[in-house]
Amino acid sequence: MELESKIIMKGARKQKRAYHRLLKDMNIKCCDKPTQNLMICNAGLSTGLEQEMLQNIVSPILPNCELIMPPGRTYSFIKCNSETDAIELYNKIHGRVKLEGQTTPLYLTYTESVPNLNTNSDYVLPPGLKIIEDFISKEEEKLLLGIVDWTEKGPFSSDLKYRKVKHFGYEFQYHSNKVDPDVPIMPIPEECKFLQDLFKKHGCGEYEYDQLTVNHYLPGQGIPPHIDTHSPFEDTILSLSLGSSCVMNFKRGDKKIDVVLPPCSLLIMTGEARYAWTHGICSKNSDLVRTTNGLIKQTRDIRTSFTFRKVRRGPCPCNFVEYCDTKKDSISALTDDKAGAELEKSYVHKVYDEISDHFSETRNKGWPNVIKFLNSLNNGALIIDVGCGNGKYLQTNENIFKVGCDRSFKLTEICRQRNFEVLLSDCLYLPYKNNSVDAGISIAVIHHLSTRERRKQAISEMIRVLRPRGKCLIYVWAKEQNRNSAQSNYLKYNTSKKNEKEDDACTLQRTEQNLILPVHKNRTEFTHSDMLVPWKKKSGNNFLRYYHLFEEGELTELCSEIPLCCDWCVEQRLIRIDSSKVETNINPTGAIGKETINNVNIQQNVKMPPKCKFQEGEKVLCFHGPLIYEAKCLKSSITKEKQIKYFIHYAGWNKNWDEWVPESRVLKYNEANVQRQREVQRAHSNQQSAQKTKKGGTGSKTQGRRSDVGREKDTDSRASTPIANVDKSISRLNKSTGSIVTPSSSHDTTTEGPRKKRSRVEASGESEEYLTKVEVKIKIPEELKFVLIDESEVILKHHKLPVLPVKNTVDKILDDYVESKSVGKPETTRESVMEITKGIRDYFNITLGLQLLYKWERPQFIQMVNDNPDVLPSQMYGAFHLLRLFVRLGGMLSYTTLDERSIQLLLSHFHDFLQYLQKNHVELFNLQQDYTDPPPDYHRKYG
Ligand SMILES: O=C(O)CCC(=O)C(=O)O
Ligand SMILES: [Fe+2]
Repeated sequence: MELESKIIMKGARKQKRAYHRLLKDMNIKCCDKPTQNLMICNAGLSTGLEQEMLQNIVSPILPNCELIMPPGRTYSFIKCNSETDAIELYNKIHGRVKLEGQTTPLYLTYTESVPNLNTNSDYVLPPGLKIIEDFISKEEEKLLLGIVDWTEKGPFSSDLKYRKVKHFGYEFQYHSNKVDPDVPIMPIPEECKFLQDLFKKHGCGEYEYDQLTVNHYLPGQGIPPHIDTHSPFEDTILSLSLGSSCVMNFKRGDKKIDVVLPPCSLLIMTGEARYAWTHGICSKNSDLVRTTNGLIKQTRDIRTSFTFRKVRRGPCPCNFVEYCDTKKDSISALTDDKAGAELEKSYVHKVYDEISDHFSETRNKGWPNVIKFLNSLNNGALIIDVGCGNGKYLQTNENIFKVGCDRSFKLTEICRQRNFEVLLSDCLYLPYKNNSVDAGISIAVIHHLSTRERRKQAISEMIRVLRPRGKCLIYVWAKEQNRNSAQSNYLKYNTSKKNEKEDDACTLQRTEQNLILPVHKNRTEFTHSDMLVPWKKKSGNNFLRYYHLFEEGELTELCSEIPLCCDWCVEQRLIRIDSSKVETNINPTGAIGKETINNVNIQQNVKMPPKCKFQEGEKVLCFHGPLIYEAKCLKSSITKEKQIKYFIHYAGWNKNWDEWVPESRVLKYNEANVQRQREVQRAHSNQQSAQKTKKGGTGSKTQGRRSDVGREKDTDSRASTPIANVDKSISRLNKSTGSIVTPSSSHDTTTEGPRKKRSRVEASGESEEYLTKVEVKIKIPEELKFVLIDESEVILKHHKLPVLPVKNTVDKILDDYVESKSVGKPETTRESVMEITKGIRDYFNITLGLQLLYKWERPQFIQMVNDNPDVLPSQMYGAFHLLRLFVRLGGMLSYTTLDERSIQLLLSHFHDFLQYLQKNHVELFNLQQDYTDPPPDYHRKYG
């Protein structure tokens, strides 16, 4: 009795809720009195109930009921043959039967009717999907089935894991999911000609289909869920089913629809169904199919499908940006500086000139953190505001000198009217001398630069003009507007009604540069990293501004790639990024700042969410051994440890050479990198010929072995001996050439290859000095080069880590050196040696985390910094790491403004110190003592 009343109470609540839902969804009324129709209020396809499960519950009570399970719904229906049957089911199931693993029982209610889920009804099919049953006759089916002989493997046919395929017209390439539109293959067979006429008759697209893929499925085989890539094929895709029928599963988001494909039927996918729904066939032996006699289990037989597509020869015009490869490609292809500059000209510079008055009216109040920063500067400090807009920050803190610059002439005019000191200038080329300002701010500016290189250059420019110990503050817009489950004000101030249904697809705009970019809807989440953001003028005119929305950690990563402390005595120029200061700031007009740059958190680099820089099918350049080769990225994958790797095919090489490589070995295929490829090749050839001369052309063994790595334009199938793995190749090469191994010269780091010298023409009078400066070379003693080579092997090959703190720390080595130099010498000698060692120590402490570590060592370093925040690297690391500094130091000194004499003086000290290391190398460089195996989970986490 107690159970009875519980069922009644709970059931009544469920029934009431179901009543409203059903009426709203399907215009079906629930009934208090028994009918022959039952609704299961709390179980349906979208709650995980499967037809087979329901069948197993209902059949033992009444074998002949029809089950109706509307796709994507949380409820389902049972149609009984009579009211009496329905009452029986109701009494046995309602509130009593539980599904496996569920705590709540099923609740039922009687309904006036059940939904009509006829497969051809618009309700059940995804929008844009149509099925024409009996599209061809049985004779025609037979004729088509005879076209492909699956017993032999003809051209352009392959055995895939779960089916066989054959292509006509154009080959569908499964590694890229595209076709090459310039390479036609054998045409669609003549026997299919009648189909083209039939397609026309049925209005299946206006085009003559020119690509055919025939899929051959054995029972139990299928095709994984996919959307046919947008870029290679036009809108309408047709699939003719022959042989066995099967169920094809369609899915978009949480909407799932199963569609029966009977033999001889034609499936037509257009619009949303083609562009936004995945389709696939489960690999199973049977399907549950609803017929007029209820649900039946249909065993699968061999099924063959003819999929007809039309190769696209232009951009995809669809509105389903999130599924469209052409939209994604569009901006990611923008690595070219010139194209980037053009885009900014139209969608940043021009726009700000147009909207300057209205923009200025809305920009009055500064962001509190920027004001705090400005107020924290010393009296008399000189500060630049890069991208100063209407100069709202130029009025803060009258005790400092402020100079603004902006790329918009109109905005600089506004500043001038307000009596601010401004220059019309591009943030990529600041019109200020090196080391000339005490502080800089750049608020909401750098996100208007459209390529990574340009964004990086803008930051480099800020650093260049900053004096030693100068500070700067940079804010950019963040893509992510929800942090720690809290919405930013930017989203909160959305005035549109909460329940208003957002359009699924966002609008796209083709820019004047022929790029397709998504247009952002103000006060909503940013859906893409590169977007056009509307500005509506009071007059009603709409303008679009280009924005790059920064992902979490992106700004930090960018900064970490900039040689921030290039000058010997300017160590404090290092920008620090403090994670605790990462914040989303919003000013009253809705602009968003993301990361405050004023303090290093190298951890952020490590924690960056992985994002593939390279697309599948993309032409790239890739390091193999010491050289860079043209290659193609076939696949990408993210390891458990969140490392991205790519499966690379080297152009012109046999595919046996295809290999997985880490992202650090892959470069964008662009002019700059092709140039770099040539430079690397040239340097390598020079090195080799120098080596040859040195060795007197004796044709040493190593030389012979090396020749295979040096073949840049190798077009053979690379049958000769390769260098089997990169680590080996580095050490082998370097051993034989005597060049030095450090993290930066190996493939292990993200800063691949030689760093390019600054080529910008200085705006100040220093340009000539820069241009005439020669490269500073620090000579590493021969013995010590081998020390580094051996060390690299221990780390890269044997995956050892330094034992921290090492026995002879950098501090100790430097102190001992001072002592050794001072015995019996006047105090002044001691002082000058101490000054040098202090410089080395400081420089070591700053550069270690940024430039001197192998990737493998970085997590250990971060851990060390976290565990011992007050401990300096020079108190932990030893001679090996110190030696790595000297390998990098020469290159860094080349960028200083120190005069020739000072450099010579420094060099003489360095060389003396290196001689000291060499003399004591047996004691100082002890691999066995200073390296050990990492803790077991280190491999799992970072390997
Ligand atoms: O077998 C089918 O009907 C569909 C085949 C398909 O989706 C494809 O090849 O892309
Ligand atoms: Fe498909």
